[in-house]
Amino acid sequence: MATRLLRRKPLWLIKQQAEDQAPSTLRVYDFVSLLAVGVGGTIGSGIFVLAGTIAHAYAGPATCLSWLGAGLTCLVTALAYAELACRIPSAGSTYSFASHAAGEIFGVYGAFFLTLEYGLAGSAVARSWGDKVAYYASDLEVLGCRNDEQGIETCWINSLGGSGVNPGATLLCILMVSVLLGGVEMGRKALNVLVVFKILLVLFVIIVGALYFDPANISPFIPDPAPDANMVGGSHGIFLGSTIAFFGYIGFDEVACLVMEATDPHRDVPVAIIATIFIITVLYILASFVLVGMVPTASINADEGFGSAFAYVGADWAVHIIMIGQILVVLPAVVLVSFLPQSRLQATVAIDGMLPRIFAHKASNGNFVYGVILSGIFMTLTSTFVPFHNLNDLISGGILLSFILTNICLLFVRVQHRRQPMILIILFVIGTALTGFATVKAWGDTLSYAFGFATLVIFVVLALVICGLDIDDKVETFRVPLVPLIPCVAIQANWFLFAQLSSQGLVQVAVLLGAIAAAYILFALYSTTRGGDHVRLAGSEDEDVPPHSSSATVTGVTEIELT
Ligand SMILES: NC(=[NH2+])NCCC[C@H](N)C(=O)O
Repeated sequence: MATRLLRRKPLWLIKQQAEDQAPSTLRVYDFVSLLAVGVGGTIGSGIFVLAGTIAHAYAGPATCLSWLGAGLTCLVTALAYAELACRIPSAGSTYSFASHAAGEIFGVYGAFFLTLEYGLAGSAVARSWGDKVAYYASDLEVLGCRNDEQGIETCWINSLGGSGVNPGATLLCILMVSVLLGGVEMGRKALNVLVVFKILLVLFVIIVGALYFDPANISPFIPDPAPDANMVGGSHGIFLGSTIAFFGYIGFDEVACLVMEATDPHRDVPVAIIATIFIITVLYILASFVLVGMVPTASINADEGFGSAFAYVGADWAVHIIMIGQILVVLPAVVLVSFLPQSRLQATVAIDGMLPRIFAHKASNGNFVYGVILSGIFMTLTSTFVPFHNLNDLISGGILLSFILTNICLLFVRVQHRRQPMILIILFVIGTALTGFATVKAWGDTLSYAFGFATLVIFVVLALVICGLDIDDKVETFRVPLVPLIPCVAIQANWFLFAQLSSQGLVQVAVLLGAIAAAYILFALYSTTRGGDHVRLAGSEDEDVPPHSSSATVTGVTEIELT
């Protein structure tokens, strides 16, 4: 069993399966389309909702620093995605990186984390679309929705009879799944158009908001710690704000999933991933800065920051543009892009025999039809019935873990799977997790803070020593600079954001990790007893080419014979 948990999928097999899945006729994603996927899948409800939340309750005028912190953390992680997408090209992204670099069980974790990101986060956004439509319709008193005297809206669109059912979300999910069923080309073109409007909307908020900017609103820039019961304030508020802002950055790595459908993957995919995170960080920082300049932070609405800010300065016409823009463009585009890679991921996992084969069935228009339909049903039901406000930390936590896993994979690949450096890297990861939690839990106590920082420095130096001597730099495609420093910093930064999640979120993540391990072990036992688990390694796991003696076909791991 232990051998199975840690067996690694050879690179040649990943490459052959990926080629098989995406014949060159389906390579339609040029640089602009890849960028559209990155930007389109990332800018969503996050900036429009969370900028207000952070400004109101955590960082006040310094909200933009929270967005900067989360953006930098994602930027260092984006580099790892950029390199690994070229080295280990597959629609499976973290699933494939981890299956190759760390072992099968880690691949399974990667697949679950990605499903949180694509399926669950997408469903969450669909649900907030329903809420947004209901909120706007109640405000306008249209579509049978209204506000009562206390300003409480009643609307069938998001809460049929108060039961928490969200028919608005159902509608949007069905619509987006239908677009995806139309095929790769249709999905791509719909997205390109939506993304242009989306960027224009954020620019609109920034430019028009700047006209109402009053410097008095941003002084003092960093609020004192806990100035009142509603505000965390101080540097603590800024750092906590970064963990909240993280949700706004989820999605940039989806570009990595499309590497096999890109016209020039080695050039365009890394540039698109890095450009996405760069563009988004700049937009988020500017938008959140403008927001706090328009309104005194105490008057910013925690749920509808920009809408309330424009209403505050009397620009009601702008409120309508923002609401309509979010409803017609921003949120639908995110849902579309979130669902897009889910079927590709499932197909990759199915080819490895860990999901039914039906998920890998491809139609002539390039679609995994059954995969799109089945995951579409799952996501539609989830967004219709599951109240998401309790699950946001679970989603962010899972994705932070997948970012950590991706950085570990980069380090493992770069030390060429040599045992000793790998053990030291694992120690480093455990150490940085402890440092992250120690620093966060003892916030405000200078000694523990100094301790956290000192251990961080020691660990980075340690990592430099262990890996610095023999790093594989032979890659011809995009290479992360300053390895191992950059992935080490990324791991520490992601742990830091992770440690700041609510205790409820941390418990949910722990339960999820346990449940995945249990499910995987049961599956492994079942498939071994049924004899369906052929050994898939007929040569070195690191080899780039298939072993000569293998009679392997690449349609699925289970069809590969041990020679
Ligand atoms: N895989 C995804 N694209 N999921 C949705 C991401 C959410 C997005 N970052 C937002 O701010 O709303």
